[in-house]
Amino acid sequence: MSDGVLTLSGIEKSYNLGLPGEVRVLRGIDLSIARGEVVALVAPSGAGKSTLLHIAGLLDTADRGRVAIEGEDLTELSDNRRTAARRADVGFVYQFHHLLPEFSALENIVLPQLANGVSQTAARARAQELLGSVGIAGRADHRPAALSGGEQQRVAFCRALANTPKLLLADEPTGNLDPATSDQVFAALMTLVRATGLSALIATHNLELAARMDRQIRLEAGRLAPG
Ligand SMILES: Nc1ncnc2c1ncn2[C@@H]1O[C@H](COP(=O)(O)OP(=O)(O)OP(=O)(O)O)[C@@H](O)[C@H]1O
Repeated sequence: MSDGVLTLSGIEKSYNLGLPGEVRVLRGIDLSIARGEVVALVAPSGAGKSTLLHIAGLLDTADRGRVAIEGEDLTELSDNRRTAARRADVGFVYQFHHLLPEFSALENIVLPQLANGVSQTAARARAQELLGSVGIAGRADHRPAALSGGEQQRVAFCRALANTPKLLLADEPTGNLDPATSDQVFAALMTLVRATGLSALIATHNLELAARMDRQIRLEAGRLAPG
């Protein structure tokens, strides 16, 4: 395995494996993402990008192939150890924010840190700092319903980065926003990612956003090709 932050080798995944109607979604995926590299994953709908992100982020397992983060092979871990590795190493952002509605913006960023053993005081300080870095320090006490769509996604970015992951995985992180807001929110995400030196794999249909990342790859017919 190379020493990329994320290394996928020979990843294959089918649904209904061996049954009539088997869908071969991933047919041998090799990918290495270097430290600090931001990679755009461009794929037609249904091409398997969510499946790929879930396998890379240890939310799902491949039928074949290996997943390593910072050179550590995580393929054979037990479910408990995989969950622990995911919590420590990977931040996720989705198209919809998935913030907890009964908690404030700040609390949504504090909670994953408490689950990771961080003290309440340190977690609140980090959450406030993260909110400031995406330009919404003044929204800390608002619940998600009282935030705009763009603000909700900014909070979701902060939550994903709360536990200083090694890798950020994002599935259409601005896909739910109008073009102008999408542009601003993407810029906020890139500022945050660059400031932390994080590596990221970001799925998008938006070719303008893809062009602003370090490298583009296309997922087609279960295989990756340069963008
Ligand atoms: N649990 C499942 N069981 C059976 N088939 C599945 C399952 N999950 C996904 N699929 C199929 O695998 C293929 C890839 O799905 P996936 O969600 O990874 O695509 P995607 O590229 O993320 O699509 P979109 O951009 O529309 O979200 C699709 O044909 C889908 O129907």
